[in-house]
Amino acid sequence: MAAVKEVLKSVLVSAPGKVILHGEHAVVYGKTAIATSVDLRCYLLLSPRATGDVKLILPDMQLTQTWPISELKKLLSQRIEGTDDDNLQILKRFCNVGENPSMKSLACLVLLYLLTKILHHKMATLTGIDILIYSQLPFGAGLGSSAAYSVCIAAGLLTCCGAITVNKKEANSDIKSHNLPEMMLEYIRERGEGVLLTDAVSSWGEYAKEDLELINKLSYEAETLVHGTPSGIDNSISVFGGAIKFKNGAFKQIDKMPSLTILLVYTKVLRNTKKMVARVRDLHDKYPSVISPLLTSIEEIVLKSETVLAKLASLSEGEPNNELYSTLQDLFTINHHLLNSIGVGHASLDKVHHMTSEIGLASKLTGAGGGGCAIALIPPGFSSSHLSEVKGRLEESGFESWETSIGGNGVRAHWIH
Ligand SMILES: Nc1ncnc2c1ncn2[C@@H]1O[C@H](COP(=O)(O)OP(=O)(O)OP(=O)(O)O)[C@@H](O)[C@H]1O
Ligand SMILES: C[C@@](O)(CCO)CC(=O)[O-]
Ligand SMILES: [Mg+2]
Repeated sequence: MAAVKEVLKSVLVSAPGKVILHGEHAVVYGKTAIATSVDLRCYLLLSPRATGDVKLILPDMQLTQTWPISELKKLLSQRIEGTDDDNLQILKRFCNVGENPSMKSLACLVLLYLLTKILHHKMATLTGIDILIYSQLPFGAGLGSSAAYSVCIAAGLLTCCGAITVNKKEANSDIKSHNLPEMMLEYIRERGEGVLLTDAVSSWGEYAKEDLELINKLSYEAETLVHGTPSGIDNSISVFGGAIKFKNGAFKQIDKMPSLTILLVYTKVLRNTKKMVARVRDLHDKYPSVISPLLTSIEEIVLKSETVLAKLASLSEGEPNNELYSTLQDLFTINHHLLNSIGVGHASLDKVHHMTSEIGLASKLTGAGGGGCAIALIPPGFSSSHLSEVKGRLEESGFESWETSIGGNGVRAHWIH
C-alpha cells in the first residue's frame, strides 16, 4: 500500500449544485444570466488501492463499474495516435455512448474522459483506485447535477495526483464537523477508512484561484460530453460558489447579494438538458426573428433583477422591502411565461406556477426546463401557514419541495491523506 500512496493520495471533495435565477437558455445565445450555488452537494471519495483496476461506485445510479488498468492503458495507447475527435470517438465507443446514451454510460464517459486526461502520465505506476460519488442533487432536474459531478471528478483527480494543492483551513480531528452526509460516513466506515474519521491531520481546504480555473476548464470539457454546447454557467457556479453573473463564457462574482430563501420544487419529471437546449435551437433557427426578441427580453429580466437584488442587499435592517420583492415576483412570472414561449415549459411546471401563485408567490423553472425543478422566492416574513399549506398541496400532486438558502461554498476538499 505504501507504494500506492507514493503515487496518489486519498481525497474527499465536494461541489455544490446551482439554481439559475434568471437567464437559462438565453445564456446559450450569449445573453447574461444570474446563478447561485445551493446547499445541496455532490461528494467524491477517491481511495488508491492495489487491486489492478479502477472502480467507479455510483450508489445514486445503482452502478458499480470496474475497468482493469491494463484495458485503460490499451485505450490510452490507441488514443494517443489519433486526433482529439478520433480520441473522443474511441472513448465513446468504449463507454457505449451512442446517439441516445443512458445516464449510466454518460457518467462513465465523464469519469474516463477526465481520468485518462488527468492521470495519463500516472498510468504506468497506477495500481488501482476506487471512486465513490454520492450526490444530494437529483439528476436531470435542473440543479446542475452533471456539473457538480464533473467538478468533483476533476478536483478529486487533480488533487490526488498533486497537480493542484489544497490550502488547508483548519486542522480538525472529527470529519463529522464538516456535515458529511450519513451515506458518505457509512461508506467510509464500511471501507475501513477509519483513519479518515479519526486522523488528526484531517483538514478541509480551498483551492487557489488558478487551480479553480483549471478545475473549471476541465469540468467544462466534461460538461460538453453531457450537454453538447453548454454555456459553462453550471460548472462555473459549482467551482466558484456564491452568486455569479455570466455572459459569453466569462463571469463576475456578485458581491452585493441579499440572502434569499427559495422554495425548490422538484416535479420528478425527468428530462435531459441536451435535448431541451436542442429544442430551443430548432425553434430559434426556424423562427429567428420571433425567438431572438424573447431571448433579449429574458436578458432584460436578468438586468432588472440584478438592480433590484443590489438594492435589496443595500437596505438597512427594518427598511421596507415589499416593493422590491413585488418586482422580483413580477420578474419570476414574466420569465416563467417567456420560457414557456421558447418551448421549455411543462404541464408540471405550470401546475407549480399556478399553485404557488394562489398563495401569492411566483415561480419559474430553473435550469433546462421540460420538467425538473421550479423555484419560488419566499419574501421575509411570509406566512408560514400559507407555506405549509402549499407544500402539502405540492406533495399531494406528487412533487417534492424544500426551502433552501442560496450562495455558499464552491468546490472544497474535505480531507486529503
Ligand atoms: N450522482 C450522480 N451519479 C452519477 N452521474 C451523475 C450524478 N449526477 C449527475 N450525473 C450525470 O449527470 C447527467 C444528468 O445531467 P443533466 O445535465 O441532463 O441534468 P442536470 O445537470 O441535473 O440539470 P441541468 O443541467 O439542467 O442543471 C447524468 O446523465 C449523469 O451522467
Ligand atoms: C439550459 C441552460 O441554459 C442551463 C442548464 O442548467 C444550458 C446552459 O447554459 O448550458
Ligand atoms: Mg447538467
